[in-house]
Amino acid sequence: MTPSARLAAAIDLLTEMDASPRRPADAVANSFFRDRRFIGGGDRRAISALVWDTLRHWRRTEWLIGHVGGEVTPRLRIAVRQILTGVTPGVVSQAFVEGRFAPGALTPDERHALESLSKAEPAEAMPDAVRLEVPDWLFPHLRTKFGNELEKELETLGQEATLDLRVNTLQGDREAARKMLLRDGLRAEPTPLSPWGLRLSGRVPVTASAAFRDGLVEIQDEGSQLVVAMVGASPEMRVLDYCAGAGGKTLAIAMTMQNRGHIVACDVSAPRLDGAVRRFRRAGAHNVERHLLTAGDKWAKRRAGSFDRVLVDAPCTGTGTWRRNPDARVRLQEQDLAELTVKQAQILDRAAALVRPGGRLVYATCSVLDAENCDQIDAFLKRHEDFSLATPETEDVPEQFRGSATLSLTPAKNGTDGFFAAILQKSA
Ligand SMILES: C[S@@+](CC[C@H](N)C(=O)[O-])C[C@H]1O[C@@H](n2cnc3c(N)ncnc32)[C@H](O)[C@@H]1O
Repeated sequence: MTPSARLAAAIDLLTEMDASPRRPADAVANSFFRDRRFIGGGDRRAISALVWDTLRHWRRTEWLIGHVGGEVTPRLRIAVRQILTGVTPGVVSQAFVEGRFAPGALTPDERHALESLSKAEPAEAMPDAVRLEVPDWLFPHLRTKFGNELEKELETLGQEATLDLRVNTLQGDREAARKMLLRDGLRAEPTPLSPWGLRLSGRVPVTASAAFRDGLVEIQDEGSQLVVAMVGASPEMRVLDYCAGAGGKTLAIAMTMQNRGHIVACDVSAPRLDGAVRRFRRAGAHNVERHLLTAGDKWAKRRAGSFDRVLVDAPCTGTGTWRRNPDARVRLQEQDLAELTVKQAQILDRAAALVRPGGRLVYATCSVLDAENCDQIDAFLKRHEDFSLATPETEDVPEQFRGSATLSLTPAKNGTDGFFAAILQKSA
């Protein structure tokens, strides 16, 4: 594709995203490229890079366009991003040409907006929430959470994430996985915190590698791996992954259990649980049973007090994953947080009933917000006097985290996604 054709496709994709504002950007992009199979891998990556760069600068671009009196459109968002990375208006307009696979020429208004932005520093100061790309309502929560680290944390949350893999020790060790990836031209280094992690440099097609196909590696952020370490599941246990989704953490739990004992992977979403089957098979995990939670289900009553470990990887705002999902910042509304905190408390209460006396409940989110993390745990402990905080029991948890019952990771501090986990022990 020519640069103009890539630009036109990026504008089309952004337009589709604009038309489905509640749908995650990667889901829109997947359907977009599925409908246009003629677009090859290199072009797809270039188009996605243009779009994701625009998503990462969403509020700033919008504010700047408004500042020079322009109309905010996908075309102008993309053009403005180019100006802000130092491309001159003349060069930008050369890519905006007429033609079947081209975006069409810039209008006089668009040209004017680009000229104004290329010349002047905005006189009026950009509000902090806009500059740091967070919704206005959320900004005070984040300021309270991060204090003096606010700028650093939000800037890091705005950058591209690393690509982390978890080595599936059911199939081989970390060195074997590293060598196998290298045979496919993928250079990976051990992650600093997780005992099973490998970190790849840059965006690389890891799913096409033999190590991935054979189930020796899984894509999983290092923070997510550490949550599994906090669960501390061992071979003889009965373990429940209460919000298992497509089984990312279930697979890692099966690995720490050396494929022995028994794991039940639950979720309220049948498509997500179905999606886990192929992954269990590829990883060679044989000790997992799936259970779809439905209203009025008697299953929970029958299994009350029977699990050694229960993981609640709760539905949450996902604020810790903004490096991967920059569009989520724009979609997140105050009402979502209010609804999620109610749901998290309900799920915790239901899951608590399934823990055996002396067993452990591990609560986790990929959020950085206190309302979903420590506040949720404080409230739980007030409702459940038979539970108390407990420290990790396994050496899979890195030494610096072993003395605490809670784990709180952020991209700036730890180089992982933002994650929270708390270990709650039921009295014997
Ligand atoms: C953060 S995701 C889980 C991700 C998964 N554990 C992983 O590592 O890939 C949260 C999951 O909670 C599920 N969920 C939502 N409401 C639930 C409920 N009331 N009970 C159990 N699971 C629920 C969602 O369907 C979603 O799959």
